[in-house]
Amino acid sequence: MSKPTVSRLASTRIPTAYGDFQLCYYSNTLDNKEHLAFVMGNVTDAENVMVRIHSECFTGDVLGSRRCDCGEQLDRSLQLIASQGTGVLVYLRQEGRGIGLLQKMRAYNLQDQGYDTVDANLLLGHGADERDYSLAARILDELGVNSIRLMTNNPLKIQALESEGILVKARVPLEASVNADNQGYLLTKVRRMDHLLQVKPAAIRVTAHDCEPAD
Ligand SMILES: Nc1nc2c(ncn2[C@@H]2O[C@H](COP(=O)(O)OP(=O)(O)OP(=O)(O)O)[C@@H](O)[C@H]2O)c(=O)[nH]1
Ligand SMILES: [Zn+2]
Repeated sequence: MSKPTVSRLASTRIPTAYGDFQLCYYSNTLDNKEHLAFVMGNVTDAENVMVRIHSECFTGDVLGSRRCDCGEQLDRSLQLIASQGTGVLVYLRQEGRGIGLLQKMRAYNLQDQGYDTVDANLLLGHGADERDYSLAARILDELGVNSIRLMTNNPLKIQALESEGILVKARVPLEASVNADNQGYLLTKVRRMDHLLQVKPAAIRVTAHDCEPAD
């Protein structure tokens, strides 16, 4: 099967609390979703670019749900990009780890009955994680990024990008604070999805440690 391709259809300046970004809108040959890149500074031909590959989470990103850490990670990654003066946040429309909002809401109801995030997905007939990172890789290629520092706790995301030809020079941990509503979700990420998180009950805060080698 041939590799999917992306085309940038528009980009526009978006001023934020962290400074000015360019929002780039892509069409692609894999699905009919609106994948986006939020870019600060000049990243063309740049090395070690700070990159966040963020999967859409309407409940966390927009509504501020405390069931997950997405909203905090989104905010923190923009802050970190701004602190470097350059960087990219790729916003992939893979809601609910690829199962969509409706199914994620059903999964939440199963979680309220005691199932964890993985088993809830499986009970609904889905894989534990149905995401694909090929479009993220093609977007980084289109932006001309040479190598990246990836803000993530998910080693599978690093592997997936590397298998798509992206040079991941370092991992920047992006740990969110733990609360009563997200503790089970975070523990499941550690126990069943190999995420590199230190989950211990703590006050509300997000920490980003120094860069670590990607492998
Ligand atoms: N199916 C399902 N998806 C969820 C659930 N909670 C959050 N998500 C989705 O999970 C995605 C974020 O993935 P995470 O596993 O939190 O983190 P990650 O992107 O793999 O790793 P990081 O780079 O460290 O953030 C978003 O698309 C969310 O909508 C859940 O309980 N069930
Ligand atoms: Zn979320």
